[in-house]
Amino acid sequence: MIEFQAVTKQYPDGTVAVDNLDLAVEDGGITVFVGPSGCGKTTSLRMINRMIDPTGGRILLDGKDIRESDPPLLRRGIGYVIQHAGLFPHRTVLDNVATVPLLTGQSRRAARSRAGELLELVGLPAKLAKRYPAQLSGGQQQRVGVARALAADPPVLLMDEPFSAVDPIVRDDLQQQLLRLQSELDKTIVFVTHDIDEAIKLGDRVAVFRVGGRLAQYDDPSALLARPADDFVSSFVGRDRGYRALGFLDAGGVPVGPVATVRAGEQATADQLDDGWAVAVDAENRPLGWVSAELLSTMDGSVNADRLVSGGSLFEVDSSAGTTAGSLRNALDAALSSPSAVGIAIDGDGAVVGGVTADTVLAALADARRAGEVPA
Ligand SMILES: Nc1ncnc2c1ncn2[C@@H]1O[C@H](COP(=O)(O)OP(=O)(O)OP(=O)(O)O)[C@@H](O)[C@H]1O
Repeated sequence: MIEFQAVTKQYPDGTVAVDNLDLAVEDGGITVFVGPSGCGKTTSLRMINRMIDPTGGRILLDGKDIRESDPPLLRRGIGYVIQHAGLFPHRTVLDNVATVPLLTGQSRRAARSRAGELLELVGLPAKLAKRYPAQLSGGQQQRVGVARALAADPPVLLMDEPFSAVDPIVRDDLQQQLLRLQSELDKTIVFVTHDIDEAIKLGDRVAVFRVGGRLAQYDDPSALLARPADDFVSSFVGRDRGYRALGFLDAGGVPVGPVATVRAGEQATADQLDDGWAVAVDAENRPLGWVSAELLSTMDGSVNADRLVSGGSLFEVDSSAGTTAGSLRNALDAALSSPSAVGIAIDGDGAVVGGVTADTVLAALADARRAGEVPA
């Protein structure tokens, strides 16, 4: 556990970057520091590995005041990832990652073999290991940065805006990968971002800072959306928070009803449609798009896979367990984005298992509220 106890940092020019911060970072989760520019997130993060020392209060790591630890030794147990990956430009990708195991006394061979494993772990193709950082994309460089930070197998990982410099699609990929890595490695991760959506997606706990280095709220993401502590947090959390909060509610209570399906390439008639619509599926029952009565009438009786109306988002249910894997937000979005107003539910193999309407999702939400499952 990392504990900030009344921690203050005043820079020599008088700027108070962090003001009397009390906060406990639990082991084995992702804790996100989020807030507007200049609110003291980076200063708070860097005080954990003593790149910056507080001017007041203390920080305990597993109960021990970090001022009693020698900074280089302390940092061996604390990985650090920054925005532009901070790689050594004149060393290959493999040698960048092997640096830390070498420093800790491993042989070159062992260090390189460990580096190879780590590159695989972060999803970097082996053929890139011999390249130099400048020969990689921004997203690939960030993966190397994560691999290097993990090289000494530190229990704690500090990440300062690691994904801010890459485009949204790559960022989404890196975020998913971090969640996957964390579920395998169970590190204690402190992650700094100014992006509230990133904070909500990644954080087990989210600390919202306000300018002046004060903590505005420290909560789990669903509580932050449902119960912002004040107007500042409410406006920082942003629009549509009621809808976004649905992302934290399990859609297990939503009844999945039948949906009409027709097979692509096969004959179909209007009476196979339900309310004028059917989902066209492939041989494995996976959805390809929608057929309307009007469209079918122009298709010579056979379902033409090239002429379907594209579908909306899909909503995954775990049919083996009989429960849903998605959230109420996934279910509602599937219904709202569907051309037929029926959201398609699929199983883990991507096969159609049924449909939901917005009304059934909202009725399930009302039931969950009555049952006290939704935070008031
Ligand atoms: N070395 C320094 N000397 C003086 N003031 C500093 C120094 N480093 C940071 N600051 C100031 O401390 C405050 C907090 O900075 P910090 O970098 O911790 O904020 P941040 O929330 O991480 O911001 P950003 O999201 O813009 O990176 C800011 O007002 C900043 O200008």
